[in-house]
Amino acid sequence: MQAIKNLLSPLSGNSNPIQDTLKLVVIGGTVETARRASVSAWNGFIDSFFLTAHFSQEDYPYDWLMHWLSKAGQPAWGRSREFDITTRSVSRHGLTQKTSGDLEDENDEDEDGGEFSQGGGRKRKVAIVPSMDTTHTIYYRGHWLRITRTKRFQDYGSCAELKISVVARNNDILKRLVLEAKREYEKDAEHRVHIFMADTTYGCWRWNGARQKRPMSSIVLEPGVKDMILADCKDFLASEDWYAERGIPFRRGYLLHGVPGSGKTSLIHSLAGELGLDIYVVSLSSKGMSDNTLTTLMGNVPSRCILLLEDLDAAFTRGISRDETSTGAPLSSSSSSSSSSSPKNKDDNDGSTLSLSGLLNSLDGVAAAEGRLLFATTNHIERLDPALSRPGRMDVWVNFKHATKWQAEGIFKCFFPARSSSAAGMSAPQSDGPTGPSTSAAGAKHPADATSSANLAESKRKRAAHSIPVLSEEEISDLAKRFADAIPENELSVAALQGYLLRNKTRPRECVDEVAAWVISEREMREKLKKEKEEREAKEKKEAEEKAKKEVRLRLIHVSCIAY
Ligand SMILES: Nc1ncnc2c1ncn2[C@@H]1O[C@H](COP(=O)(O)OP(=O)(O)OP(=O)(O)O)[C@@H](O)[C@H]1O
Repeated sequence: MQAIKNLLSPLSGNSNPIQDTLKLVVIGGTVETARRASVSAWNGFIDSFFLTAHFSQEDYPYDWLMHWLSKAGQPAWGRSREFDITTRSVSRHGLTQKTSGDLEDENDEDEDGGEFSQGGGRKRKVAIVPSMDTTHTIYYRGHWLRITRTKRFQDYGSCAELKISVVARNNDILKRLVLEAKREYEKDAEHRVHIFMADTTYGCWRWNGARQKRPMSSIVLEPGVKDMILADCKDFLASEDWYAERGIPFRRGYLLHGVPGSGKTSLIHSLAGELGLDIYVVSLSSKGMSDNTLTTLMGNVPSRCILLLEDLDAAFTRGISRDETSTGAPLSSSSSSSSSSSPKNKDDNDGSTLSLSGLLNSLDGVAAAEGRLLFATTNHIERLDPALSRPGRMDVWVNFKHATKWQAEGIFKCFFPARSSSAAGMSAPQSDGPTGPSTSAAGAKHPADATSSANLAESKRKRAAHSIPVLSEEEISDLAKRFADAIPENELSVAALQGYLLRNKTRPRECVDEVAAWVISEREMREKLKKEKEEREAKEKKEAEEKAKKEVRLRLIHVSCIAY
């Protein structure tokens, strides 16, 4: 009691200064502690009225809500004192929205010579999202929501988390919010194909990007091929009961084999868009791939999706898998060049422990997802072990060859649409390349994006559009025929034709006039490359032989030394 009395006694001028300082420290500390305790008690009291939901970045609802916040929550950001502005995707599905704040940059298309769109403008959409570790309050359907985005640290890196609190009697309002965000998200995701890649380190799938859907019409294959595959996929997806009644595993496999650059991958992406499925890509030759990892990955593939096994021959070759001493382990990707025709060496193994039986088990085993469409691509079907490609695993085989005259004509028409279909046609040509006309498709798809104030972008857009001559249907047909006549049957890849057309995308007439000369130059270049490759291989063989002879000589010397 005396101590408190001393403490509270006024600091007089004749008291000890050390004592006074100590008194001040103790009083200050007590007041601050009391303040903190009351604040935390008050927060606890307030929090007891709040319902709180947590959303981890690892799960879909986080994406839905971030997408919804970047879009629907926009008016609230107008009042917020702290937020993040980003041009990056706000979700794993790459859906960055144009916000109501009209934050869209169209005037920098020439700065880095990047993408070119029909309109000449490159759109950079901007989103406003909650900044980290700050609590934002937004109004939603008669309730105030408190939103906090934080970062959580885990064993394998950091992971963002969204916390949403609301004062309500039950969690109906949160359910409603999540459902609305999901609906919005799915509506905006409609035009995209999402790609997930296998992460062999953690045995999980990582979102790798969302691509604009590629129309089936932009894939030029021999008549009937596309329709056959599409009809088969649709029929399969609609036959779950049929499979169940007969006890057949509800899976279907497609083996797309043939020359490089013939449209195998493009067709799969296009099919995914048409069927509304995501693509899960596994490269069996990836470093660290093992039987267990693959089984885990297969077990985590959703029921309706496309599972893509790329370059199947790079992982298993007949020569290796049939070898008694082989584990069937995949070979290093460096040795999997499609141009290489020599059988692969087990020494090239990159440390993966995947076996052929492991792969077969993961494709057929109980953990393997039902309802998935398995697509496998290879440039060397002859190298596959028959066990991999047998019916039940690969039910439909499609051979992709070099371009026929029919395909040459078709791809020309895709690039140069005729006058009557010019509006829609500008979006027809598609390319996976960054400078391809696919960006022009995007430009043509959103004419309404151009505002009246964006005169600069508009004039550039018109100039770019005008530089592509729009010809009559008859002239295009005639040019396409002449183009096809100059293309040798089954010699050049469709990708090569696409490359030539891309270089001439504004010169349809000159493109046809010069195509014969281009074919000759292509042949010469291929001859040169072939010769260089042969010389390189011969040199490598000679060096290897000399090295082997040297080793034998050294060994002989060693043996004779021991004998002496
Ligand atoms: N049949 C085709 N129709 C339309 N475009 C094609 C066709 N074949 C190839 N292309 C174009 O060529 C490029 C390469 O095609 P893609 O990657 O689909 O070939 P691929 O057969 O999968 O090649 P690889 O075996 O080397 O992986 C793409 O930009 C695609 O637009």
